[in-house]
Amino acid sequence: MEIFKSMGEYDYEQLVFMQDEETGLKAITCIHDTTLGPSLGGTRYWTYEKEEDAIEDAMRLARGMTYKAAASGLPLGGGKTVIIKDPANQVSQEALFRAFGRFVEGLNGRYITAADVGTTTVEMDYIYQETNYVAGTGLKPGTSGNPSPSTAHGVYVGMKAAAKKAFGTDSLEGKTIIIEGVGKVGYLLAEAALEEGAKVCATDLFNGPIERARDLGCDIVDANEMFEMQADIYAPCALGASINDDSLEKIKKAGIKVIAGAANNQLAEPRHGDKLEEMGLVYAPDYILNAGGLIQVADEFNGGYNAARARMSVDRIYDQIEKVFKIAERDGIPTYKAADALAEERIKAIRNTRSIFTQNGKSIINR
Ligand SMILES: NC(=O)C1=CN([C@@H]2O[C@H](COP(=O)(O)OP(=O)(O)OC[C@H]3O[C@@H](n4cnc5c(N)ncnc54)[C@H](O)[C@@H]3O)[C@@H](O)[C@H]2O)C=CC1
Ligand SMILES: O=C(O)CCC(=O)C(=O)O
Repeated sequence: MEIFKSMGEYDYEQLVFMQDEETGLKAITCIHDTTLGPSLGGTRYWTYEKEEDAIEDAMRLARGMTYKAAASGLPLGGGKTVIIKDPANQVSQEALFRAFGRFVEGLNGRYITAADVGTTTVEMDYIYQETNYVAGTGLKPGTSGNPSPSTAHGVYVGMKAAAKKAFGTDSLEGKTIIIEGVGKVGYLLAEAALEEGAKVCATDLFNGPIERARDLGCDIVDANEMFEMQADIYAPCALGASINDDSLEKIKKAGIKVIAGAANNQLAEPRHGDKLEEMGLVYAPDYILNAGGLIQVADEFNGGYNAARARMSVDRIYDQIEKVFKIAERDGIPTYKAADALAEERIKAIRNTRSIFTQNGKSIINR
């Protein structure tokens, strides 16, 4: 991998490698763009086949966070961390995540961390022992706690907006929804959809989440067979790149009309977004739809978390999705490009104001 070439491709600011022999920590923080404010993005704790895969994941996720914060109107830039999980490492989670917290502190506010796949408020509390640059903890004064309920709620309301475009009504009643990944977000999304009278078919790699989903009332499907049934909506809520050359054909055969899920970076490559448009599917762009958690944790920096205020912002994801659809229609472009245009326009406007000198700049972290 040619690191600087990769960073240059989408103008990444900083890639930080952190290693600690004692705890076995191997972490990569990527800061994509801080035009709008300090970068914020969760920490993913996951196993990777190759180090390059982890670097690529951190970079793709960080760029997604820039666009998510920008399109959501937040004063934040985009960053993300990947901690490479070694199942053989016997060190305590506390030691591992506190070691990481010390590195986050060393970034001095250029990056604020939060939870992602494989991390929860428990790990955020370990990190909080070493740095204040963490959100969505259990302990920090003014914290908002677990962001997943806000993420799931945002995905749910955005899915309804997408359903309205595809089916003429935003009701999910009677619709069949495939939820891929019933972890922290997918489970809560399933709960909301079931409550509205949808039929939910859930899939996951692990027994624990599968059993919880079954108890909730979901039908369970094998991950390899999920597109062998007929369904109306596909909600990717696991890892990224699930919309790819292989899955597109199957999605078509399954009769799916709407794709609306929580996973970051759902499109394996941008051309898959073009293909969805050609196929006539309604695609709710991932980072517009799954911004609820970010909106929640960002609210902590407004003098402490206010749940009602945050919920009002998360509810606006319905309108945001409709806005993206309108831009796409107006400009004759796929929805993923319309979302990008929304985000890029704001970054460009604010980047211009950054040429004005101030001695000690103000930001969300020193309000
Ligand atoms: N938790 C949050 O607030 C936010 C999460 N996201 C994104 O949403 C997605 C889900 O996040 P969480 O629910 O927090 O993670 P999680 O780790 O709690 O759940 C993910 C679930 O997906 C399953 N999974 C992984 N690969 C799979 C596959 N190939 N097929 C089926 N299941 C698979 C895992 O076993 C796990 O149960 C991730 O892409 C994450 O980056 C995005 C915004 C915020
Ligand atoms: O929801 C979170 O934990 C923070 C934001 C984030 O990392 C994400 O939206 O992917």
